[in-house]
Amino acid sequence: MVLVFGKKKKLTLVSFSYGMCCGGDNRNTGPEDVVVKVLYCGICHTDIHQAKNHLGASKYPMVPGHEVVGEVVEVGPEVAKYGVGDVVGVGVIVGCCRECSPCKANVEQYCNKKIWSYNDVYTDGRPTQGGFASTMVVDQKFVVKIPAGLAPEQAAPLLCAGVTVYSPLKHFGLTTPGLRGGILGLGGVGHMGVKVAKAMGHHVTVISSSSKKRAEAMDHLGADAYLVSSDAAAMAAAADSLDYIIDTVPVHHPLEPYLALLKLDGKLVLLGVIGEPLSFVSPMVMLGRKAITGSFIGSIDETAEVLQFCVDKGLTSQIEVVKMGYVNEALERLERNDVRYRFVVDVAGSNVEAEAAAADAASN
Ligand SMILES: NC(=O)C1=CN([C@@H]2O[C@H](COP(=O)(O)OP(=O)(O)OC[C@H]3O[C@@H](n4cnc5c(N)ncnc54)[C@H](OP(=O)(O)O)[C@@H]3O)[C@@H](O)[C@H]2O)C=CC1
Ligand SMILES: O=C/C=C/c1ccc(O)c(O)c1
Ligand SMILES: [Zn+2]
Ligand SMILES: [Zn+2]
Repeated sequence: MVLVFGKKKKLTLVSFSYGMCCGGDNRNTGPEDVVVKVLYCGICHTDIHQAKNHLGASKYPMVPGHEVVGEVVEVGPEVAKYGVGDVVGVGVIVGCCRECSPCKANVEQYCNKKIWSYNDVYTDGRPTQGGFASTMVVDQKFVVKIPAGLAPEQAAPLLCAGVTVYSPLKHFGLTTPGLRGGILGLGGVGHMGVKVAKAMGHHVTVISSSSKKRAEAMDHLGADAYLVSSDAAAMAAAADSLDYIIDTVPVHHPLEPYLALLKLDGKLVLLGVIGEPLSFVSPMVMLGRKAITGSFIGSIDETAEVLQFCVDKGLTSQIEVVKMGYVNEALERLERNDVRYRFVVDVAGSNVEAEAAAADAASN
């Protein structure tokens, strides 16, 4: 059973028998492959970008989903790290060349030949399919073990959102306690940003488009300050105060109001996927030796690290667990900024046949 985006840009439930799914729809299990029965899959804003072809490269039909937690049901003969019954995670990348300099440096997410977990083509020429499906077949290199102490639905958002904030904080040397950080855009990635930065001992300011999330950001997520980006007086009062800003906004936005918040040598880390040029005037960066940079998910090693970091620090994601039949509504709610803070689909716990019929009836 898989969920596909068709031409209508709505998810349609497509039924396959289990055998078809493993033997026909998925590739046959190779020597280094792990067959994963999907338990949970988070919904990332990238799934909207991909489903709606915001970047102009979407191919349909598409099976989205890249925050996948599942149970190993079969392994190829050369798989030593995983065994049947293990709970594992799969994220955004399922292949890389293993030879280039990023691959050799274990930052395979920056490999130019990386293979995305969906909307891509695998080495066998078949389309890759993500986690909105009953099973996935994944090379063991791109599988991580979910550590004890982490519930599988809780782990799902860490496989993209969690590692996406953890990786740049580590890479840019932003792990020192006492740093002052800004999280711009309090969604799936942003709320993990608040939690991870707080756990590193930072003073965290949420910068949001409205005051709607103020109370929960301060009281539940543990943010230290909250700025509404349209409040010019509050933004001016916060000028030159932040060491970094993690920018998760998924749409075009001006950079200058946020560059102004950075201290000397402050860093603006762009994470949002925006297919239009962003602009700023050069003195905004020159006069404070500020840096505008970007970061893409994290490596497999960092994914394992952030999972353990969350266990060690007692961090959880804030999620709304939904069934498969709710997935179109969940995508619509995510797009209109109406989720606190990540939807996670209970794939294995969904009565997909019945929910497919109900979803079809509702959309007709
Ligand atoms: N670089 C990478 O490796 C990764 C990039 N991404 C990208 O990061 C971006 C954020 O992803 P994710 O956190 O899942 O998205 P969410 O939709 O969960 O969060 C985005 C947040 O941005 C703010 N926002 C401001 N304007 C808008 C708008 N017009 N529509 C929606 N949100 C708006 C909202 O916060 P508020 O209410 O506080 O203003 C919202 O909660 C996406 O572009 C995604 O593709 C995701 C994962 C990895
Ligand atoms: O959600 C994870 C993927 C992020 C992403 C980053 C950059 C890009 O061009 C994408 O298509 C996706
Ligand atoms: Zn994602
Ligand atoms: Zn490579």
